[in-house]
Amino acid sequence: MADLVLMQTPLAGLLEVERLRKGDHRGFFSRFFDATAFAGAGWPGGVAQMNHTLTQAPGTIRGMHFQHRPYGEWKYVSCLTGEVYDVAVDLRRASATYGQCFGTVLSARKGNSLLIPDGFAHGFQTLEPDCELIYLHSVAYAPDAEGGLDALDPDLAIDWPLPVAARSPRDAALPRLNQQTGY
Ligand SMILES: Cc1cn([C@H]2C[C@H](O)[C@@H](COP(=O)(O)OP(=O)(O)O[C@H]3O[C@@H](C)C(=O)[C@@H](O)[C@H]3O)O2)c(=O)[nH]c1=O
Repeated sequence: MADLVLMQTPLAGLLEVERLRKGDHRGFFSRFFDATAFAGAGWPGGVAQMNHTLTQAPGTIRGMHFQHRPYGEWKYVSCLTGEVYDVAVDLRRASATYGQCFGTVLSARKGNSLLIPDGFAHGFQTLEPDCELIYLHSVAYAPDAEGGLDALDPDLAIDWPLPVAARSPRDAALPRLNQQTGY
């Protein structure tokens, strides 16, 4: 039986991953990252950084974030405590799905993740208090290459499940899709 099930989303290259659990009376075992399987899906090289966030209030939005080339990165995003609505936006101008979004609920209970290629912006909204996310990144954080999109851009029309409870000042000032350069 496979340990990880990679499922194609409507956006080419963007995958939802189900982390299968082998349970017994103690709890469960599950594989979290598989270099061979992910390389087959396009993940370049190893894991440069692994980051952990806590977001306290339900309705909080973080994102939409990406890194400009040549620091473009793949991300593997998982929610290990709580539940979030996780969204990726296709920024690849040559893509048939440029400007389109895909969103799914990531949760500790579902044991799923989003595998996000270079060329996508990423963000999420917390659906419960005290959500903890783990990110694996293919490229190290490059502050000068930080890019972002307004998560409330009407052109994106992301269907956030809850009223917006909080955003960072930086996120609230991010440009709209039609103001982006690159990709
Ligand atoms: C992303 C990042 C931030 N920081 C610093 C910058 C700042 O002082 C503090 C908080 O940063 P931010 O507000 O950007 O954190 P946050 O909004 O949680 O950023 C994250 O958002 C989600 C949606 C993603 O997709 C992630 O890749 C990442 O960009 O941490 C690092 O030191 N290393 C990092 O890799």
